[in-house]
Amino acid sequence: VIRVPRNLQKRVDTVQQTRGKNKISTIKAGKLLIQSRNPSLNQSAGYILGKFEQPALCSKGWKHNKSFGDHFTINNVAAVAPFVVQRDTDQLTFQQGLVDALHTMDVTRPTTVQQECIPKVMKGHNLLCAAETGSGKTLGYLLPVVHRLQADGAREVHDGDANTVRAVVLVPSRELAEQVAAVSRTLCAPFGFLTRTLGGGRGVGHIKGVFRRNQPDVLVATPGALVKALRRRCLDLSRLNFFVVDEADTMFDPSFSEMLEEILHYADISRNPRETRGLGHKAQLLVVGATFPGGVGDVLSRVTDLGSVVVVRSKMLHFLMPHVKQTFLKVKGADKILELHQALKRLQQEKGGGAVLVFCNKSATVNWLGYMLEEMGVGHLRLQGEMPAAVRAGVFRSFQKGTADVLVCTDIGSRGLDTAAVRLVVNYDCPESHADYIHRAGRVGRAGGPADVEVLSFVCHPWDVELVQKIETAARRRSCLPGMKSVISEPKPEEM
Ligand SMILES: Nc1ncnc2c1ncn2[C@@H]1O[C@H](COP(=O)(O)OP(=O)(O)OP(=O)(O)O)[C@@H](O)[C@H]1O
Repeated sequence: VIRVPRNLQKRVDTVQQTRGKNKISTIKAGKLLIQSRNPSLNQSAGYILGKFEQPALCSKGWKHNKSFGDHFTINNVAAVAPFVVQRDTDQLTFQQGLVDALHTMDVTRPTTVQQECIPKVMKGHNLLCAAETGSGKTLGYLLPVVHRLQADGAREVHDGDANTVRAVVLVPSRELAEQVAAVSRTLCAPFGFLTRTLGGGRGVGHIKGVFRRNQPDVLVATPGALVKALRRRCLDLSRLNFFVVDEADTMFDPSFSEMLEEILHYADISRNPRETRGLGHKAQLLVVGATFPGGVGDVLSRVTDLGSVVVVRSKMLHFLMPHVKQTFLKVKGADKILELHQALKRLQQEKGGGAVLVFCNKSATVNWLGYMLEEMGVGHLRLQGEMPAAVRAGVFRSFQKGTADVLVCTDIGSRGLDTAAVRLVVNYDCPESHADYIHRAGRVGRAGGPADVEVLSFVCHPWDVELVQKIETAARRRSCLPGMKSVISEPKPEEM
């Protein structure tokens, strides 16, 4: 018989009881991260899944027809966006003119992305910035660009050569070009620098007109139009200071990447910060995006030394936004229009209205849905890539000005457009990829935008379900969306 001393036995009992208690207390009651129609599938915001634990998914049976009507919500568990700086940290130093311009834009404190990027650009590094949607990347590159142009002296490059510009920002759409140019004009105004846009679809006469008189200091262009301008020798990039590629995932996509490479070969990209200063200087390359496809490194390695590219990657890149409520609804195709109407009504009743973006996968759906909304008496605007340039021009601007509360669009409206007033994003058609979901959802929850915003996605087809399951798994695991983890480190630009 082995006797256990009474004291030791007591300690063993106490430890067992305490361990048992600890185990139970890891599941905290309170706010729910996942709220399901079936309460047994709810997940508390305080519950952390074990590494090898398989989450039970609300969307598990959604390929089956019986699941129509089912729904679940990923709740907003953070009050503010991860890129908002809460404490007063070291302020960035700019010329007074820039500080005043920022005040007119209600910008008083940099976001985390701006804090990281701006000093690196000012030091002359080539930069690859990968940060979540709405985190203020545009100011992150425009501020140091204008600061440097000012420091180098007004219009110095135009003295001898009529065709040169000092900074080029390349963006995938005309709407985005107008938007970036508007920010650039605000920043450039105190120094008298000129910003112009160069967009496609308007013929050679328009392109020549952009460069006829008063060369711009900052040119915001779409790739097709810029290639035409370069081939016709309307402008010369040999004395460029900055070459910015915004919305990198679209620009490095195979549909654009050949054009991009051709354009980059017209510019002389620096291989180290020293080359960006003085006579015969080379251009600094800034590549910016919220999602990054593979192949970025391939193209970059052909125009610069990858080792010279500093990588800024935000912590929450490719994660679901913790401050935005995201609901998924399994619904029959024929019922989507009714659900949309309900959602618009709810927004009006519960929050007093607000701007809404409705995303469709095809231009034809945008047109059809537009007619249906018209029949229902819902005022709206439409934006899709197959519209004639003249009809498309200004649609997004008038939505931003508040001409109509609802904009029905294709993914053309999902990349980069600043929709600060939008309170609800509806994925009328489920997006085709993770990247599309991130960009569409990223139209809400932006820096300086309203809190209490929402994304509503209609899930209709069996092939939509896989994407939803991956999004739900990522939310439950609090991990980034699968398949997007390593894309910006392949092949590796080294951090400096
Ligand atoms: N420091 C700041 N403080 C407050 N608001 C800011 C700040 N920086 C930018 N903003 C505002 O945040 C909004 C989003 O900025 P921006 O469009 O640059 O985001 P982004 O990171 O480029 O997003 P996307 O990936 O969708 O293109 C804009 O309305 C901008 O004016």
